[in-house]
Amino acid sequence: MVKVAPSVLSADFAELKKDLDSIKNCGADWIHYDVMDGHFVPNISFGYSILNDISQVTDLYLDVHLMIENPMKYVDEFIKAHASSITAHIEAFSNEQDIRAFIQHVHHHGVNVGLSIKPATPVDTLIPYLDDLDLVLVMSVEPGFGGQKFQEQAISKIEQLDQLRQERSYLIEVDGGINATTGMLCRQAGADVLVAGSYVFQAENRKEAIESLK
Ligand SMILES: O=C(CO)[C@H](O)[C@H](O)COP(=O)(O)O
Ligand SMILES: [Fe+2]
Repeated sequence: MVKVAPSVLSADFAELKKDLDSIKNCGADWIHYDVMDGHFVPNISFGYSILNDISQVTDLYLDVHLMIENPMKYVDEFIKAHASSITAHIEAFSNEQDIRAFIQHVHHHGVNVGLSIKPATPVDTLIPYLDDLDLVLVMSVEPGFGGQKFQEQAISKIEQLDQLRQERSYLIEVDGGINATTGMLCRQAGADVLVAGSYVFQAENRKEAIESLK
């Protein structure tokens, strides 16, 4: 069954513990943690110290999505803050050697590792790394903000990644504009993890919203 990863970007930060308990009780599988630096994306969210605090009060899998320049500079802080997986954008690296170093470093610390692609980045850019990844994150909106409209070209990317993994074992995760309708399209295309921010946190009934994604 598909996993649902509510994005805490859409939570009420003044009531974070309450919101974390609520999504867990409503059936969330993972917590999706969006890190934005105001450079790689035109928005600032939160860093590793809040992740560490969250890790003290939840046992849910902590799925870190780094939307930052120079992921290597901060990756150790997210490892120390108990990330379960760390996903960086392939567009944030300038060469293949740095991407391989990032993957190896995260694995060396026993943490799962992913690469993400923006809407304009083709799946082919990921092919050299697919054997070494635990997770591939397909952005179905331009990274930076919650509450945007799902971009349909994500579906063919998910299908392509599903075909490419015949003998591999990475999970396919999709992020941005997910609701019951777009979530179903992604599931049918082969997605394993659906990130949903506004759809879950703004729902009148979060349990029903999460169930509708599964
Ligand atoms: O990475 C992200 C934005 O860059 C968020 O994870 C994503 O936008 C989730 O929000 P929503 O479900 O409201 O689109
Ligand atoms: Fe995200």
